[in-house]
Amino acid sequence: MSNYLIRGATFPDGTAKDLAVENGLIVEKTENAEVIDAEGLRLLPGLVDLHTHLRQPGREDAETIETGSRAAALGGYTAVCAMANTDPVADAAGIVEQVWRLGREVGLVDVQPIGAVTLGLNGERLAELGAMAESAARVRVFSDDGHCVHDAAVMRRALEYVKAFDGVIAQHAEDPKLTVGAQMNEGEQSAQLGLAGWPAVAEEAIIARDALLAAHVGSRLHVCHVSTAGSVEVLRWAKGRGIRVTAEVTPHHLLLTDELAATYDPVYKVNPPLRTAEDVTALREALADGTIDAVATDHAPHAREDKECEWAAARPGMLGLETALPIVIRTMVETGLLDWQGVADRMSHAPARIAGLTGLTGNGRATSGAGAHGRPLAVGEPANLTLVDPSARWTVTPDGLASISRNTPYAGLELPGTIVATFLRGRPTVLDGKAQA
Ligand SMILES: NC(=O)N[C@@H](CC(=O)O)C(=O)O
Repeated sequence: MSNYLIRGATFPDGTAKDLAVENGLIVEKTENAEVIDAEGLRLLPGLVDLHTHLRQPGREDAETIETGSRAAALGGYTAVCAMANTDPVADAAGIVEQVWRLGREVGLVDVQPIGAVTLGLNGERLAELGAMAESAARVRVFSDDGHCVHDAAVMRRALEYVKAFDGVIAQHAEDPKLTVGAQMNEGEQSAQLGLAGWPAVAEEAIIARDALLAAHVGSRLHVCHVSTAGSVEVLRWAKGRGIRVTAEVTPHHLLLTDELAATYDPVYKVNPPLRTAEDVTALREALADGTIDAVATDHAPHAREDKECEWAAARPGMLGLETALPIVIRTMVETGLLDWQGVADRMSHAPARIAGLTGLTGNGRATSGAGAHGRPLAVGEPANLTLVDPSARWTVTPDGLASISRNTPYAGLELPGTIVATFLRGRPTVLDGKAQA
């Protein structure tokens, strides 16, 4: 394994200095190293995505663990949490172990499987949570994402169960009775377009209920893809009461609004739907003040036939891995809402902590097995790194992305920030902006 000397990079705190890498670790100094001139570049701890759909097993025509891992590395990620809504559903030890092993074989990012909360995502019977936690994949995050765990008694039992291994339930907050037939955000736009609406209250009511359930059983709740100003208020209230709730926001909910539905282009169809400009403002403020803990991509690749069709027939979801950091730079850094320390926190430290990937248990002891992510950029730590050119600008082209699918909502958009290099345990997975495998 080569040694590297990253020369003159600007660390999250704004200081510019060298960083040496040897045998996968950050070291004091190194000899015979390959030198990377990083003057003017930003160094971040390797990014961690809490919410990635890799589509394998089942929809390898839309994405595979290999193509999704490549997209992740090119986006600056060193770890991604793979959602359970595959086919078959990741609701048993054998399946999460398979996903985990395939991720290791590809070796571009650490693929940390998320286990389903209920068998087959049916919302009724709990999946094998304990067996998945004890498996080689060491699952800590459980989610029926794509579906809400809508039965309060099932949710309560799941929250109670995962306490035994410091797990967390990541809820897709959507009261299904309030979103039957929904096509977009419920509001002025949906009324004008004549499309059935997905009201904000369908999200907010579930977050409030689950926060109360988490408090009642003393467990940990994570809220997926928060999308409304009302949800932010509920989260503020819950956190103010000391409830152990964390939340994520997607890059697309930080930038895009429901006015895009007027194009009837299904590339803008997503769940939860794009909301209003007021919601976007509230989400940005909540990410800045820490009410929302993390940015998560909800990278949701879809095959052409599932997107290039009528709006009503199209599947919800959009690509996100390769554009996430540029969107955060545009919406949060260039607007002065978040500094680079904040970016490191919301895109690496916090998601790693929520997903149990920091290599430390809740009581601070090191765990075995899991790779350590979201750690400080300090001597002795694993060299999981992302090197960014914040001043470079690039234009998104669907064919220029590494994903198999083409459903990016940003085609033709110029974005700030290119990923120059990504290192996974001291090995470059991206160098000079190119994937290394
Ligand atoms: N976020 C999305 O719009 N889509 C997700 C699942 C879902 O939440 O519907 C997908 O798996 O495609």
